[in-house]
Amino acid sequence: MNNTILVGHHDSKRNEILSTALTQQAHSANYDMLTFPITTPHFHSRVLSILSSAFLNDSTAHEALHSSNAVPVFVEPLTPADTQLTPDDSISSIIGVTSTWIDLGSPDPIIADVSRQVLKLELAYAAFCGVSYVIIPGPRHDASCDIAAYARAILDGLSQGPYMTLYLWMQTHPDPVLQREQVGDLATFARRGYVPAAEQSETSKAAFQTWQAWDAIRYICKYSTRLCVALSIPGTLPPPAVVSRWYSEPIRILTLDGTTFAKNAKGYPALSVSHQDITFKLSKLKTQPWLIICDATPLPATSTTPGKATDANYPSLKAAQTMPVTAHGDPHLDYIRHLQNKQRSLTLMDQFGAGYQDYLQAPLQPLTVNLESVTYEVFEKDPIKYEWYERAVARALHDWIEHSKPTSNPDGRVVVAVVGAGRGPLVSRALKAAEDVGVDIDMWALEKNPNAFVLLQRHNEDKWHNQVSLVKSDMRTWQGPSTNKSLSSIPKTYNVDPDELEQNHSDLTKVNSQSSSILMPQINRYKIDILISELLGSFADNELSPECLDGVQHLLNPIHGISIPSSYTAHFTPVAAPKLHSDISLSMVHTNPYAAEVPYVVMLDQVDFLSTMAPQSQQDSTLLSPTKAKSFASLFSTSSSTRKSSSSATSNQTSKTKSATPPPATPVIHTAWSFHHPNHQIHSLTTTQVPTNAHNARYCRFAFPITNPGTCHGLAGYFETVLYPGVELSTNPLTMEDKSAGMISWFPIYFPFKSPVFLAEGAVCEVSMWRMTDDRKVWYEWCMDVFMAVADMKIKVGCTELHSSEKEACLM
Ligand SMILES: C[S@@+](CC[C@H](N)C(=O)[O-])C[C@H]1O[C@@H](n2cnc3c(N)ncnc32)[C@H](O)[C@@H]1O
Repeated sequence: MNNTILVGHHDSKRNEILSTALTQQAHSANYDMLTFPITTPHFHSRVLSILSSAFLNDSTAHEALHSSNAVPVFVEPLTPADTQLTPDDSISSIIGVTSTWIDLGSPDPIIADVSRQVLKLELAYAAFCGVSYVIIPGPRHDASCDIAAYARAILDGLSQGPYMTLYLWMQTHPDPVLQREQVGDLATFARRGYVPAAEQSETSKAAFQTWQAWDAIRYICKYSTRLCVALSIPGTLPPPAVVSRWYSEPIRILTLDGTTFAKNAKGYPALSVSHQDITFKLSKLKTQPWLIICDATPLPATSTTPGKATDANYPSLKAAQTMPVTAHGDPHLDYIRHLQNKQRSLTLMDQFGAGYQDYLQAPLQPLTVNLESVTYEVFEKDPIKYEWYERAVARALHDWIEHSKPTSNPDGRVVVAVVGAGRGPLVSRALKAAEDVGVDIDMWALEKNPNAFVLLQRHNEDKWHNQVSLVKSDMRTWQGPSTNKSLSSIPKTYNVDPDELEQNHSDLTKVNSQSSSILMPQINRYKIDILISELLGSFADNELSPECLDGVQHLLNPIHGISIPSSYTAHFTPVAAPKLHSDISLSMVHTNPYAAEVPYVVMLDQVDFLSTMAPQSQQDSTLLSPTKAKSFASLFSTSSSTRKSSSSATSNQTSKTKSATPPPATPVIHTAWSFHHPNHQIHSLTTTQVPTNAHNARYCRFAFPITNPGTCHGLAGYFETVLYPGVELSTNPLTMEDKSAGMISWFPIYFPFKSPVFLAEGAVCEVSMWRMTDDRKVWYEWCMDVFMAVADMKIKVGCTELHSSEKEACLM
């Protein structure tokens, strides 16, 4: 963890008076904050007596029974005896807690309405006092709970304090240990006529029950950024799929009940390895949640005399984050601090991506926009990409010799061109590969960015000993390498049988003369043997690599020419991404009306894969088994192979079994389409001769089985590329570890949905995706249909509209 984790103290029976002395007591005990009930037991008694007199009054009860709209019971505003809160210095160190005895989702309209009034009074008063953070107990976990009514009350609550953040206190899954009934719970007063018979819910549904409740509430609350989750980590952990789902949610507080701690050999409280893993995975989120220890150790009394509040003894929650931490003697707290110190250091990707998690960026358009030096500098930090390119060039040169291919330059050097050279890192790598393999190359570097071209010229003088022929041009209008020497000299070939030499030479002269015939008399043009480019975007072709390479392909030796990369593929899968959805729909659409219909480059962090195949070892009998999901998926005509690379997925799982937490399920990620270079469908044509770009349009439709309920906010996209056979790069989670572990150059791409789509357990969603072009520009379109199998019939149960990024298309 990068920052000191903020730890709070919660005592559900707290009955001290709220004062600066109490908050100082918490700080002296090394806590950063403490929770405090907004109202007192006096208020609870008052509400109970209002309620019982209402229930004793037959006519009121009768009226309520026959009209759910009635407001028969009125809770009078708070009195001084009803609350301890006062707007003083202690307020900035507390998190308010609303009454745990109310039942906002009660099936009994009187109980629900009284609860709603209680919540409203408490939030309004807390907001008045300046409380910034309030925890509200989540809905009850029984089938009778009216989630819509609960959510409506929370929506009302949000309007009580515009600067207040509300944390719904949710359990990861229904946990009987944590669902303790208290004396005076309003739920127990619900009249029998309103309470339906208890339903036995399937365990598979139960595992996601609390998440589904949260999902419904935040939907009604319109994904408000002031509505977050305080997640209670239970003693018995839920299945990994449930943990993974919660990870994608706005968890700002983690609560650990005293009962969740076990005792170690020396009798000190400790967490199981699985609990440690989950706690610290969650605490590595970009917005680090606070951790609250509940009902564990009482606050130790302090000898410090309360004095005037200063920044030092009453730091704000923000200031506390940067303050040094010292052990104090509260065993639970000391244990948490000890764990924190033990945390392993950040990976390179963690360091590189720090601050970028879930940050939506417009994809680069290097074809139409000239990149800044700092952008190239970021690319060049990649420890893998350039290494792999060097390897690919070395192998290509090696094979050139092995296969005795003639060189396009008559002086015998293999002609190598980097097109789109940027600041030149691939040029340096190509020169290095040639030196290592021992092959003479005729090195060309082309770049259309005039600013980057200045650096290329400088590097040529300083680093490359003027060995490189530089060209400032768009690759699509380049006429190719040239010399003012005659092309008739016999080219140098390696490993060649003298008998073949004659034939090779006549082939090459033919090839070169085709292009030289149209040129100025003194300039002789010749072909490129190895064409190197790096024009790939997060979805492979989204920075128009196919269009650019089509435009330069006519310069490639048509017989032996090699393109590095030789091919690339785009991949996608549906994801839950509530943060991205709220960022786009609540803020970005205000500055860009098309914001909900454009793809974004984003380091996906708080997202969850919705279509997964659970590894056999972790299959929970409570969840729909993959076999079942697969056989159901076979009902759908478009479903094809469910996974790109089973071998890599398996190796992924093996590497993770060492962890105490079971590995996450493997996502189903389909290959949308591919591009190959050189493209033999378009024969040696220059751009002006290519009549249309239609050959670069693509379409696909894939089925994704849904094993657990979820809400889909969009599609996550990745790419893979074969630079040269055996040398591959990948951002696809299924293959990246095997193909290019540690590569940091590309974040995934995200195709948003304007409106979230609920996917029921056992559904299959079919996604259609298009790469569109009108010969001037390229854009993407995407949509989703959701189906359920009912009596062996495929019934459509949901869909998205067709999304199109045409308005923000990439210009060719
Ligand atoms: C992603 S950058 C890669 C730069 C460099 N090769 C590297 O790997 O660090 C792509 C480069 O290609 C250049 N580029 C894109 N389209 C081009 C075109 N049609 N003609 C020439 N250069 C182009 C851009 O200006 C940019 O410098």
